[in-house]
Amino acid sequence: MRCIECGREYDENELRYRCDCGGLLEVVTDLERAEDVFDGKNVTLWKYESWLPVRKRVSLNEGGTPLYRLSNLERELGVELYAKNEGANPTGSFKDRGMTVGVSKALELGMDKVICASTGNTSASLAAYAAKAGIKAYVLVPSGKIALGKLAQAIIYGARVVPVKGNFDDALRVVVEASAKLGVYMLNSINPFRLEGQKTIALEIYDQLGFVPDNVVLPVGNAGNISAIWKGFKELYEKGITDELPRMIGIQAEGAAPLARAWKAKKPFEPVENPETVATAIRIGNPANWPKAWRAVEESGGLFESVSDGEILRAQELLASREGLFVEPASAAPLAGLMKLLESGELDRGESYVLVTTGHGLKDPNVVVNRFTLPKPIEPTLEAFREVMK
Ligand SMILES: Cc1ncc(COP(=O)(O)O)c(C=O)c1O
Ligand SMILES: N[C@@H](CCOP(=O)(O)O)C(=O)O
Repeated sequence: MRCIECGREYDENELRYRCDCGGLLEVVTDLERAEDVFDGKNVTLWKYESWLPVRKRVSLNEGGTPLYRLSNLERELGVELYAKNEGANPTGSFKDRGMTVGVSKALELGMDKVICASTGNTSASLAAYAAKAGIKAYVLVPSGKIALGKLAQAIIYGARVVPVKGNFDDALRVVVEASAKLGVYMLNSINPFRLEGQKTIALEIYDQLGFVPDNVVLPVGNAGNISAIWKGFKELYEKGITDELPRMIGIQAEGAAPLARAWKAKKPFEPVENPETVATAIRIGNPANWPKAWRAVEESGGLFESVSDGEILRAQELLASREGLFVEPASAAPLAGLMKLLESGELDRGESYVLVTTGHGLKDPNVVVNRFTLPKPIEPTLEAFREVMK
């Protein structure tokens, strides 16, 4: 592991999440060992085992998610458009990529208890992989602010669900302290091994497309995923497999947009005190990985943008009604952001875009059913239905 701030290196089996200087750590990949397996066939996360830093394998068959061409929206927007549908993972979000590697690492380190703070998906995923590994999971969630489907997942997979009076950022503070003092292995995205699993999104996009897209657009919450995907593309480049890199475009919700705010105002990063958005997955005011995310965007020549809750919900409806793709609100933020940036001219219509749709729509059914009212029931007759069809 290497510190992204001071460059100090640590052994991969040392139990630590940050450098002594306080900087975030990243795993240094042995690119000598990494194999060129990019033939577009049999895509699954563990196809890229030689790019990953673990030997054990706790797996639920994650990865290999579909890369859809969004042909209907493409016509409307005038761009080449794809969605990498991470909702197709075993627990319905990209977190499974991180957890298959992270929980495998926990076993390699001999840990029998794992912990995370979560807005929902991380807890669902950790709970499932801990169940598979036969170890105990503790998940701390902001009380009353987690989508129903995600809560149900964490409960049924057998995690100890601990509601916290406060938001995600408050819960994460407790988790960081607990991991330092109580002998539990932390599997939030500050853990660099978790991000190694998530970098496979980049490897799969390249494997499935056969080229590097001009832009990758994704939602940003705790800011781990954008950093991980960028690391994946950089490794492909450094290994000499690709000679292109994409621009990384990070989209936040207006009420929880510390990165987009600082980026646009060209000011230093400052946390948002009371984050609020309908996209509960990214209701995060103090993203732990912000320095990594900032670098990813800066190095790639990308940008951060924010979108309103209204824009997110409209984009969610568009993905479902035009493309048959039902995603949770956070996962619709990239389409909302892309539309906004094409409209303002900050992004070009002549380029290719991959939206990372990070979580399945069924995780948060209330957001949909609360927005739409069903018509009154009809009599069970053909006549009554004929009236409906008029
Ligand atoms: C569905 C979904 N999308 C996006 C994000 C944001 O990812 P990250 O925290 O890695 O920025 C999360 C969680 O944070 C999520 O659960
Ligand atoms: N949306 C996340 C927030 C936690 O992010 P992480 O990547 O640090 O685990 C969640 O699903 O809890």
